[in-house]
Amino acid sequence: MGVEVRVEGLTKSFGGQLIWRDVTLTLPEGEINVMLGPSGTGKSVFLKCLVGLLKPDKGHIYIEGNDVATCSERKLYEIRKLFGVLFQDGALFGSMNLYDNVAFPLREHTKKSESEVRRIVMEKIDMVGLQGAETKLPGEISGGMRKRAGLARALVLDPEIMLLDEPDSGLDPVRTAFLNQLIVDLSQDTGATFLIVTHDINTARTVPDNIGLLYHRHLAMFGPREMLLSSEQPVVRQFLNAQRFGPIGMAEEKDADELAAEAAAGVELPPLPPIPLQLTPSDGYARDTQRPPGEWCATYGIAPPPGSFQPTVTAGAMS
Ligand SMILES: Nc1ncnc2c1ncn2[C@@H]1O[C@H](COP(=O)(O)OP(=O)(O)OP(=O)(O)O)[C@@H](O)[C@H]1O
Repeated sequence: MGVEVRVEGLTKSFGGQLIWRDVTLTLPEGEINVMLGPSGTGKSVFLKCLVGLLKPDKGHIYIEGNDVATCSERKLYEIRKLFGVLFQDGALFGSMNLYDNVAFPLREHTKKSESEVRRIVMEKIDMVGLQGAETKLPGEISGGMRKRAGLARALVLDPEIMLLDEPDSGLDPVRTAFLNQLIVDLSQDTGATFLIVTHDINTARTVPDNIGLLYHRHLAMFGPREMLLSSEQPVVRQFLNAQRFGPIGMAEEKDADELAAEAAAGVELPPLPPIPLQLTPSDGYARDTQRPPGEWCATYGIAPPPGSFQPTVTAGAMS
C-alpha cells in the first residue's frame, strides 16, 4: 500500500498573485512527509492541487502513471479515490452524527451493504479512539474529537495517500502528542503515503521521514528529516528554531535593509537544537521506512548538533 507522488515544476497563481513557482518534489511511497511554511505561503493550495481540487498553472503531478494536473475529469474522479483528506476544520457535516459522517464516503462512492458499512465505520472509529461517541453530533464534541472523526472519515476508503491539513491546529500539547502517535501508528498499519501540513515544530521534528519548507513563493528545501534539521540555511534555521531573527518577517520576507540592520547589530541565530529520535509506532517495532538515526548525516559528512539522537530528547514528544 502507499503510492509515490511525483511533483514536477508546479506553479500556481490566482489572477496576478503568484503563490509558488516551480515546486519539484517526490513524496516517497509509504513515507510520512511534513510541509512547513509561514502562514499564507500556499501550503493548503498545494494540498488542493495534489488532490485535483485546484488546477496548477504549470507543471505535473504524477501518481501511478497519471498526471493529476492535466488528466480528464473522469480520470481525476478515479485518482481521487486514492486519497484520504483531512481539511483544516475537519469539514464534518454538522447535522450528521459521527457514525453517518464517517460512513458518508462509503455510501457515496461504494455499493457496500449497510452491514459492511457498519463493519468498516466501526473499525475506523475504533482506530481513532472514538468508540462510544458514534451518535454524537460534531457540535457536541471537543475540537480534538472532531479532528479524530475527520481522520476516521479520511481513512474509510483505505486511501493510499493521506493529506492532513493542520491536523493539530487548536489542540493542546498532550492531544497533539496523542495525535502524532496515532499518525505514526496509522502509517505503520496502512502503509499509506502521508503529507501533513503543520505549524507544530515538535511534530515536524519527530513525526516525518521527510520535511519540506515553502517560503517566498518557492520550495526552499525538501528532503530527509535529518537534512532539514541539520541545515545551516538561514530560513530553515529561523523557522525550525522559531526565531524572529532571519529572513522571514511578520507579514512577508524581510527586505535587504532589515537584514543588513540585523547583521550590523551582530544578531545571530542560536545554535541548532539536537535532532531528536523519530517517533516510533506504539507496538515498539521500528517503522518500515525507518532509517538508522544519524545515517543521513553520516552519509553526507554532516556533523549533527551535539546531543542529537539521544533517547531522552523525544521523551516529551512520546509520553
Ligand atoms: N481559491 C482561491 N482564490 C484566490 N486566492 C486563494 C484561493 N485559495 C487560496 N488563495 C490565496 O492563496 C494564498 C495561500 O493560501 P493558503 O491557505 O494555501 O496558505 P497556507 O500556507 O496554507 O496558510 P496558513 O498556514 O495560514 O493556513 C493566500 O494568499 C490565499 O488568500
